[in-house]
Amino acid sequence: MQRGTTLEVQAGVAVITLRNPPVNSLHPEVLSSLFNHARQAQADSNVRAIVITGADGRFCAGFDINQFQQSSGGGGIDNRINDAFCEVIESGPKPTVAAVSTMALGGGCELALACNARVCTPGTSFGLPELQLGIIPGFGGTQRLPRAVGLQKAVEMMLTSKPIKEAAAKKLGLVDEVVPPGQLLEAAKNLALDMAAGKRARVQSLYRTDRLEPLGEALAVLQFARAQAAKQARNLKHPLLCLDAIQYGVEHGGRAGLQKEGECFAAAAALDTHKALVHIFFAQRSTKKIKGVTDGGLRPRPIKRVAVLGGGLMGSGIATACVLVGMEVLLKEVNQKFLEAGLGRIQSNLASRVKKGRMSEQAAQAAMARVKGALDYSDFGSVDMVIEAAIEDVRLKQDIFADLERACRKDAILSTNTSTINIDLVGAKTSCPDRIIGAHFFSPAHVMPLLEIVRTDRTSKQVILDTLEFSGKIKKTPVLVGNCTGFAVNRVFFPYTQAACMLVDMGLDPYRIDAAIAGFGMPMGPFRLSDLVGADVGLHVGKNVIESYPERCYPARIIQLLVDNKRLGEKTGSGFYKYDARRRASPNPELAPLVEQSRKGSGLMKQGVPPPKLSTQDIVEFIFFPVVNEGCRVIDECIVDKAADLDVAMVMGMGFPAYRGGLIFWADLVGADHICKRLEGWAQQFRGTALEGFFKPCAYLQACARSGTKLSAGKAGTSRL
Ligand SMILES: C[C@H](O)CC(=O)SCCNC(=O)CCNC(=O)[C@H](O)C(C)(C)COP(=O)(O)OP(=O)(O)OC[C@H]1O[C@@H](n2cnc3c(N)ncnc32)[C@H](O)[C@@H]1OP(=O)(O)O
Repeated sequence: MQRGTTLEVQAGVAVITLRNPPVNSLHPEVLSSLFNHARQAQADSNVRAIVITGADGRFCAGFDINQFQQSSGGGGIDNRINDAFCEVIESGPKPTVAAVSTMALGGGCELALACNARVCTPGTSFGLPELQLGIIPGFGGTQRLPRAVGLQKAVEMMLTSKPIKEAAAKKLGLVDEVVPPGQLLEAAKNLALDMAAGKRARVQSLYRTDRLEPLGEALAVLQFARAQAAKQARNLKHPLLCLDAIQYGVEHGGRAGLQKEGECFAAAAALDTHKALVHIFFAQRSTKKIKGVTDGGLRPRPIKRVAVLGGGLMGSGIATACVLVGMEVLLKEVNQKFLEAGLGRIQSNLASRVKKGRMSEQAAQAAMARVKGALDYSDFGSVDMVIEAAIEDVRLKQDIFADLERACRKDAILSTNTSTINIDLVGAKTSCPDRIIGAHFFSPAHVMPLLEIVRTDRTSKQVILDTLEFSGKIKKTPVLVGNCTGFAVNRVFFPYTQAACMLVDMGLDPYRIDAAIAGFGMPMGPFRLSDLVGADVGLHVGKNVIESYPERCYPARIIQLLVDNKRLGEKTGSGFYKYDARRRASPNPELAPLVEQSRKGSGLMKQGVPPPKLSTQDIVEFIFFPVVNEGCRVIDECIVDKAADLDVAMVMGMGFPAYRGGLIFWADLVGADHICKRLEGWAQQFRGTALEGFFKPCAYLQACARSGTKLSAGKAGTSRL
């Protein structure tokens, strides 16, 4: 079907329908067709009023985001579009009404705001999420939304990018009427005709002033918002550009504000942040598309009943994620006491959601009723999928999987949540390697949005497809990865803590290192993270990595010393930091002697030689370039299907800043050549020692640096599937 709009005149009302599946996004052709039809309707003497709606039950999800990838400078958006909105939608001779169902987001919401009134159906979302894409609203949203709902709420909606539902929109005056879906068009037409007949006021949002706070109050709101934005997103310029556009309009009027919005939009669109966030938008949606699996005509089988083995922190979190979306869960434990503890954890996960207002008490009870406890395998014949989350002991897991093969149906998926053990080993005592797969959740499993799906060379495509589908059902973003120690996320991130520990051994202050990395945009620095995870857990994971990749590891003595001294981090109240009763961290005076001991053991600080003078940028590069190097190995070995999958995994699994586009996107902005040269420099500095291998650039990175190829290009045609 050709994208565009259609125009139909019915009893004096011109109905213009946006048509561009799946979300009626505003491709330039759709906009041009919209304005042509609006002009035609405005000029038609048979037309008294205009209704704008969207095809297939969806109004519009905004400007076509693909355009941002195809052209530079903000997808070709310029002031002519805003002029057209004013002339033919908002202030033409005939009134316009938006008939909105499901969603009016970004440019879609701005189009609705330009209309003289809005009617919607129950469940519809309204929002201006442009900041999530590193731009600002560009079709008048910075001017019309504050005038429609007041500055305070409008600023909140734009800065958080969070849509609101129709009930809130109605309360705020953003929507005039909420009607059942079958009555949407009729209600919109009647409202439009009433306006044309002068029975209802015709509102032009751009020129309203009644909802705007008085100037002094408005400026105070904006000043507060600026301070908040600078604090919460200190590396980001576009939220401030958005506030600039809003403020200009408040001070100089809506029409002048539109001009300023155009300038601020262009400035935001020129930043790398915008490119990075658009990349993440599409990368996140493409992790579900795996060549050879999702395009081969296979159909995913429904997964309704899941067995979770182990009711510990991970198992209970996984069970919670499943019952939250309506699945039935069989939770198996080894004895009654552990089973009750596991069920209690699920209960408290649900209670915490109720407390936060994220679900009703009734819904929590219904979710809990979907969990059934088990102490043996007698009910396992009824489950579609098993997720094993027992302790990390390979023999135990092998026995469990042998039992599972006997107890489950011949088509059940047998998955393990191991984060360290080779999946082939887990299934070694079974004869069904095609049904065995890794489902690696991140803690807390019911909250963290990523699921690493680990295929072995023998996992069947059907099982991969089913697990991808399962991931979507439980609202996780899947990343399909190959079987290796650490899989993608933990493997790529092992040099992160190790490099940070090396810097401490070289004489740098750990708190300065944490500040540098948090300043880069990570949710916290490596030492604060180590305290959160627990030094004992870190040491255990680290040992696996050191065994698998001994030629490129730096054994972090300081972590071993913390474990030896029972300073495990947050859970013991003391680690790199000390913690008060409210778990607030502050520098730990007990750390200094351990640091001293670690430095002595490492031999990286020479007597009387001061520590190297490293800038904040040097610290960031010293820590992240080895991470990029490992990421390149993961791409080279086809552990991920595509480089963009690694970006998504890093953002969602490790909190790598999305506005930097993920690890490899960021590395490409920095340049493979620069990264390679710096790594070579450090490898040279540590030549002849065990550290040389830690920095040595891998073959893939070297080849990209030499040829000028982007690291994200991957290895074409080498998919393992
Ligand atoms: C000038 C203006 O101010 C600038 C703008 O308007 S910028 C755009 C602002 N709009 C947005 O940010 C909305 C982005 N979209 C979304 O949040 C979600 O896609 C949604 C809530 C609309 C639907 O979510 P959901 O049902 O989970 O489906 P989802 O998989 O995300 O999207 C379905 C498809 O629509 C595509 N899509 C969604 N919004 C799109 C858009 N604005 N442009 C182009 N494609 C879009 C997705 O890429 C996806 O394509 P695929 O099937 O080929 O992967």
